[in-house]
Amino acid sequence: MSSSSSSRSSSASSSSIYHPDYDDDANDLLELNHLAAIAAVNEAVKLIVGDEATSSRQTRRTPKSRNRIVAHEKLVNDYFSDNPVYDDNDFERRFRMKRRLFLKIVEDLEREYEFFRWTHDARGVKGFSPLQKCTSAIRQLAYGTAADATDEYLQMSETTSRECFTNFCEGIIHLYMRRYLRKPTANDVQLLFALHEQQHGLPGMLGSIHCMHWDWKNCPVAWRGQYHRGDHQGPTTVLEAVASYDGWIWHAYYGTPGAVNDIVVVNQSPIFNDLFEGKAPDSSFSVNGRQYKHGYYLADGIYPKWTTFVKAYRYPTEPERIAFTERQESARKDIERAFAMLKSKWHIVKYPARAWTKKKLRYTMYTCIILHNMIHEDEGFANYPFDESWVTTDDIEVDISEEERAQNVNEVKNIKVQNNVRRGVAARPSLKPWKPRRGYGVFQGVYKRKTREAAKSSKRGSKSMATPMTIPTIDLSPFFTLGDEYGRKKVMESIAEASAEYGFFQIVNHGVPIDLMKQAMELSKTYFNYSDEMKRDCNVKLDAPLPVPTGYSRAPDDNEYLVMLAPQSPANILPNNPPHFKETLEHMFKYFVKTAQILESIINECLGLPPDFLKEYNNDRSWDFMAMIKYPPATDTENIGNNGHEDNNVITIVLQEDIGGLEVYKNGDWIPVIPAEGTLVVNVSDVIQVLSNKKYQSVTHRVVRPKGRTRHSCVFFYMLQGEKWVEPLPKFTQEIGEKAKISHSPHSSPAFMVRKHSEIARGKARMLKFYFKLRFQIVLGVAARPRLKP
Ligand SMILES: O=C(O)CCC(=O)C(=O)O
Ligand SMILES: [Fe+2]
Repeated sequence: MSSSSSSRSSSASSSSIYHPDYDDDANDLLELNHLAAIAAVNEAVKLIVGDEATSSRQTRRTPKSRNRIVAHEKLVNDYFSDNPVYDDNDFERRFRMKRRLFLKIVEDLEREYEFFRWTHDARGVKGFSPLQKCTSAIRQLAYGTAADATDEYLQMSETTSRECFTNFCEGIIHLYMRRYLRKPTANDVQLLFALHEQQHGLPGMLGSIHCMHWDWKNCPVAWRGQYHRGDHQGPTTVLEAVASYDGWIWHAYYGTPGAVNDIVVVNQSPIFNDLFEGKAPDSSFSVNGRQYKHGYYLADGIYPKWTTFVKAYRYPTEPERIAFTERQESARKDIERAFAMLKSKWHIVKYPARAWTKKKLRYTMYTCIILHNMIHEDEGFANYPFDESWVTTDDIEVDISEEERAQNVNEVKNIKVQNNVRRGVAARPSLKPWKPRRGYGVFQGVYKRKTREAAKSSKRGSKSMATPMTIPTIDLSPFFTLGDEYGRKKVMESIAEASAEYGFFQIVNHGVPIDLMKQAMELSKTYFNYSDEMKRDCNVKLDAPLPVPTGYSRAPDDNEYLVMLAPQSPANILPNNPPHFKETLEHMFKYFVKTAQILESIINECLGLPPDFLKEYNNDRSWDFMAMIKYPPATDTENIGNNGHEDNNVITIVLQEDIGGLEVYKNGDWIPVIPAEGTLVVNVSDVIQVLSNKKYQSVTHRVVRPKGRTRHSCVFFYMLQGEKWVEPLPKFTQEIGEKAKISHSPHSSPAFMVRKHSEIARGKARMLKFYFKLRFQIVLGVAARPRLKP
């Protein structure tokens, strides 16, 4: 078996394993010198006392006849076979993650590292399997046990277990740090702002910062002084971290000697380096009409008064300061909870560290944090889309002058601005009285309980108890990557959960080019700004055929629409100006159809319908339509752009402008759908709700018009041809002994835009004509099987 340093495959070894900010070469050098000195002294002592410890007699060991193959088979039989001895709950408890995630990690490590491949040794004997090696490492992290604790079970010696551990940590850091311990991207910043505004009522909040100490049992004697502080039993090392409400750890700076306080740590840490170098993503925000340049972290009293920290008032007396302090102090618990989660998952960082070197401690700590975030994402507690190809601040090289840098530093360390931010936030009218949100404060309970609850509730067929707080964003890239089965499975699970829970989700990496989306919005703005006279050229014709009048119209509420059917439709009335507008819209339309078809096939599989059932059933694309919409700004008395409604089609895809405005109704609250560049909003609509007998929901949503700004959106309605009858599929009714919850066709719902015109009666009559035929097929289950080949 090869050693850790030589085992990495060439692709893996070419890039640095460490994030530059976390590299600590100087310290390593010191450490090496230190160890070399110890070794030299030991050698000298041996020479002087004539110790025989180095003689061959003592180093030769009687080989133990361990049976690796039997151990591998037992491991597979216990956890990884089709019918394992231990169920999913046991697996999750002992491996700290779901089987699917563990298998993905094993697969990735095996692909990237020679060490994890299943090879033969020099004698031709088969070595340990990748599953054994990763299991050994995970057990050491999870239980904090000694390397030889699993010898009997895995038949693995202490030395090999250590090797597994080291290689596992290296692998995790190398493969996943870029994504799972990244600095927030521009997208993340907006999501964090929205999350914290919603959960804590604190605009501009990026997270909470704090330090955690990790006892170091085997700290070399020479270092004990600098690592030992009076309020701790023995030497410790410090982790400085930032976490958001959902427990995701956004920043981790580890390795400072325990004797120092948080101020020293923050001064050494690279947390604000990107801000100083002027390459951090824009995190400006406004509160009470005032604009601030940098988002902030909640911190406790010891932190310096910088713009980027917001602390509680020390002795608040005025009601608004009391209210703010209460809110700040309880919101700051986010980071304490994250530390608690980290320690309860990875006992290795809960118990005193036994490693001798700082490098090993660092590897361990960063591995635990990366795994923590991976598990968090895998289980749906945090949802921050990321694409490996995205440029992060680490990829950006800057060349700024000393003066510019000094100016940036001064901006961050500006006490006056810090006080203003705090005052501004404290003075917000919504801050009084303090009203905790549902679920707030029991987050940790929810965190722990959610998976079990979700498992139970899916058995009951009812809704999950946990109330997550934002519309999830789902990365569709696995559907554009050949062979990413794991990714696809995860996407499907997320879509299934979001469709059942909210009826809404957002998608990224959906295949619609971002530039095309931007261009469509820009041209649409230009078009709607034309004079009424110019726009009148494309006025809707009221005698238009189904499903909807095409062309330009202005509603009584002053909303303006430009509606089109599929590009080849003769009914389309599209403007010739601005140039390229028509072609851009036609392009968008085609892309939206493709995206909707991918989503439809995913939903088909999520619902467990026969392969291609929805594709065959909904095989007529002549009713699909797209609307470019302009909403005028809110007035003093009216800010509703589109009243609460459900869509009566199959799937709706919305591209909304960066100001947002779309809101989803859930449990008495309107949840804003936060826009982010490149993101599309998706909702499953009435047809899916009826077919699935409300397993997936067509949820009420509305558009709120912003004050002082016009809002534009582009909405694509993926339709069911109007003559098709829709009713709950037998799979969701008689086959499981449930009654149909909806008996009518969604096409008779008055909620939908197209219902405004006079075609309802005609459409209904046609629907009835086909009703008996299709209903007959559905009842017989004929329609539940694909009959036509594409
Ligand atoms: O404009 C939007 O963002 C959404 C509009 C909408 O929900 C609809 O037209 O059905
Ligand atoms: Fe809608």
